[in-house]
Amino acid sequence: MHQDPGWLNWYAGPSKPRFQLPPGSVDAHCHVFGPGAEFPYAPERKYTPCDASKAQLFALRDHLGFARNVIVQATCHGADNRAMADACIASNGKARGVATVKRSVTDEELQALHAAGVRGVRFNFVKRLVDFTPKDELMEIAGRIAKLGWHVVIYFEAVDLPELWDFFTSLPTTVVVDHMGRPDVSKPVDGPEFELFVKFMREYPNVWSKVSCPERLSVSGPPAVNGERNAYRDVIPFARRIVETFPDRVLWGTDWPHPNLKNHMPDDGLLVDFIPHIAPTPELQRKLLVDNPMRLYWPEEV
Ligand SMILES: O=C(O)/C=C(\CC(=O)C(=O)O)C(=O)O
Repeated sequence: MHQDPGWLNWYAGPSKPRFQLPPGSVDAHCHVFGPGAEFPYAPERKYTPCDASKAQLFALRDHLGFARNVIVQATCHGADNRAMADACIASNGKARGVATVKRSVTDEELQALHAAGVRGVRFNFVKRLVDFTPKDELMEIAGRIAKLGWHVVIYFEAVDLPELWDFFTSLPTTVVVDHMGRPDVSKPVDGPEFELFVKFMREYPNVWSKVSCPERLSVSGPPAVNGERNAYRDVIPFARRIVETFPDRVLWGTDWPHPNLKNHMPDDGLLVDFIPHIAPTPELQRKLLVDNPMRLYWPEEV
């Protein structure tokens, strides 16, 4: 199984971050890919990545100074959660997971995922990544996982928020938005598009946001490579606004191994050095990296 032509592999030999992560920090958005020989990619996938194993993820965690991971099911594995669940189990409690399930999932399967460490499901609305799933199916799944105390992670692009608003605001669980709902950062941070996202969080206290993926959102960079510790300046006002306005409902993750990046691959050490630009005080950093993810994924330890 070969990765797609032009696929960018993750950055080899990332630097040590200069920013010292607070003790107990959680990388709350990352993935494992296969390895394909052990955990085959889904037939319905829209991309074939390079393999990115749990051992490689855990080595990155230790290198960067994170204590824990939240491993999010990537669309290349469809609703086959085995690679993600296997990684969670192998982490000895240092990783939780977010799964993708279909309406046909059984209660026994949900229980097994819970035992592995899964605490949420992901609904993906990014059209290049998934085929459409009817909203009544998703709502049925949300109702079932709510009983397990899980939450729903949603991934969508900013232009689609108006159309998805009614569905999102009727979800019965905590709702975690991936990458701030992918704002177009060439538009103003106080323009109507991002204001709608801020309103979404302001009016619905069950909505959280990952302030992750500047490398995906940035238009003008500069990229986090070659020692650049002041990267992705155009994303900073957006992420910082969300962190400062909703300090108790934000999460951060590397997004390693960075699927589907087209023009560069960030040095993950430099990506960690982006954090103090969006969470400038020790208190904001502790909430973003420790308190919030612990409350959501390891509540029994809080
Ligand atoms: O890793 C991410 O969060 C973003 C992705 C990939 C993805 O979501 C997936 O494959 O499930 C993207 O924008 O291509």
